[in-house]
Amino acid sequence: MATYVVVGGGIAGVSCTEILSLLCPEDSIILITASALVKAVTNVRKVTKMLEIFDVEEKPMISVQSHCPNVNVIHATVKSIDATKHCVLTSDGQVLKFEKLCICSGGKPKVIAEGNPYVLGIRDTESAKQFQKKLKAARRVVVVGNGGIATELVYEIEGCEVVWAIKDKAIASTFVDAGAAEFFMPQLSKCKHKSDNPKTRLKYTLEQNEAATVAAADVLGGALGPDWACNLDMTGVLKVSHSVFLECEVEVRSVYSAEGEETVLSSTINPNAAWPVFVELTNGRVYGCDLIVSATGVLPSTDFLQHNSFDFAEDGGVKVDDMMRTSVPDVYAAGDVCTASWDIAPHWLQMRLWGQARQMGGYAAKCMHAAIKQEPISQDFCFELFAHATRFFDYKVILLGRFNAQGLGEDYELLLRVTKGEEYVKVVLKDGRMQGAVLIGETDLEETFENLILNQLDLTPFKDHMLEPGIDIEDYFD
Ligand SMILES: Cc1cc2nc3c(=O)[nH]c(=O)nc-3n(C[C@H](O)[C@H](O)[C@H](O)COP(=O)(O)OP(=O)(O)OC[C@H]3O[C@@H](n4cnc5c(N)ncnc54)[C@H](O)[C@@H]3O)c2cc1C
Ligand SMILES: NC(=O)C1=CN([C@@H]2O[C@H](COP(=O)(O)OP(=O)(O)OC[C@H]3O[C@@H](n4cnc5c(N)ncnc54)[C@H](OP(=O)(O)O)[C@@H]3O)[C@@H](O)[C@H]2O)C=CC1
Repeated sequence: MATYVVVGGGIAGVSCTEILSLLCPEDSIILITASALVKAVTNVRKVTKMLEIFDVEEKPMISVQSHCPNVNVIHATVKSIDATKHCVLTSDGQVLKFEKLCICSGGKPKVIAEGNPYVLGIRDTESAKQFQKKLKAARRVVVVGNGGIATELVYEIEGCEVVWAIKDKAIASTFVDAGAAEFFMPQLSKCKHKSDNPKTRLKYTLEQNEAATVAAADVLGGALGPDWACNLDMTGVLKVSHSVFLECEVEVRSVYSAEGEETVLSSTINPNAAWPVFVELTNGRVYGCDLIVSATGVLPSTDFLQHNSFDFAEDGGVKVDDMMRTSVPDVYAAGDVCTASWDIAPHWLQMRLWGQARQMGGYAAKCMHAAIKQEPISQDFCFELFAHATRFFDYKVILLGRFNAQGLGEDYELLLRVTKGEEYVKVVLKDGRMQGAVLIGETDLEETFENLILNQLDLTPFKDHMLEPGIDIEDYFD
């Protein structure tokens, strides 16, 4: 019997395994993963107390074993678990017993018109490669969704017309407000030059290591992460640089293959071009295209958890408490598969992101270890404040706390500072105290704002001048 079994070789599972190995070098740990490559975080740089940026690499399974000698990595798919008997059943017939189990099986894309061969979701290296291959021959792509993947794709795709269909009035709504969306808009029509964005190569690509990258047929590999889009050449067949047509406040009504009346764009494409597939939007417009990308969110991967008594949240995730425990004794969960179901701190919220998967995986390890040792443990400080750093439209983007006034109702105040093309700073205040912030561009404000959210200083006397150009905010609050 292993003391600990971890399911999933994404960032949550690998972080959990590595921390367990550090905490209990004498115990046996098994990591079971459906993909032969596991995710590793390298080159970690601390931006603030709560915010780190890092590179993500795919490494062979053996790399975990080489620096964690008490870990045995098994390349298999978990078919089911029997929580009462404390065992996991794999696709190749192994039955593995555990004292504590951590489920880190991630998620899969929630795809519209699933099963249609022209509709693609992007999750792992394999699906990104499939997309890249199809794009190479494409003249027009319809991108559906308004979150992280869509926002990155529409900026990166070149040599192909893009119709971007969003439910909202403004772009990138999962991450930013309408004001920030307005700030980004000029980038949508910007003609990019190749030298703006030199493509660097991923550590592992399908060409290099095809067999290893592909997970078992019915299970996806680890999710792609920061810089996935700028590491991938996304070029279609046309001689256009960047051509995005935005359709706001629409959803997809139907996807069909028979030839239909199509909406003509002011396009470089022959209007009589034959399209393999058509998308009808709820505003009545019909677009012919070569490919549809459904960038419409994540569904937690929980199929193998059925026939146990797990509590699931509305979004399909396994519910976990403040110690990352599921409702089933001795079974924990972390990363995209789980839904935080504790009484969350006022300035934290769950989003299915790398940083959170890594933090949850590491913290679940500490919780399992503390439970076995019967030691008390208090919740990790990282769950006090939401902090995310990313890049959209080639701008640095930092989101802190309740950055979009989530959960504050109407009872908040906004401070704004915008310099077109350069920076966008938004502060959310409630009762004079900072609740969240959006920082776009090289603002250098993240550390000060993080402190102001954490210490809840009353900013009423300063708020009228705080964002004035020329005021050194750091000095102000020293
Ligand atoms: C295209 C894309 C771009 C992204 N970009 C960013 C970004 O820029 N910044 C950011 O913060 N986040 C980004 N994310 C989100 C981030 O990648 C995820 O939140 C994070 O990787 C989730 O990690 P995880 O370990 O929970 O799950 P996953 O990475 O999905 O890993 C799950 C693992 O479990 C394995 N598995 C699943 N089922 C089984 C089973 N039954 N048996 C055995 N193994 C199983 C899988 O093979 C995989 O190895 C992006 C996501 C995508 C899809
Ligand atoms: N830079 C970053 O930080 C990145 C992060 N990611 C992460 O990867 C994961 C996957 O990304 P992604 O797929 O973009 O998911 P997101 O959750 O970011 O966004 C999904 C988007 O699709 C919309 N949507 C959902 N259902 C439909 C539908 N039927 N029709 C039209 N629109 C729909 C959602 O709207 P609504 O919310 O109204 O339902 C939302 O705008 C997410 O966890 C994301 O956070 C991905 C890429 C980059």
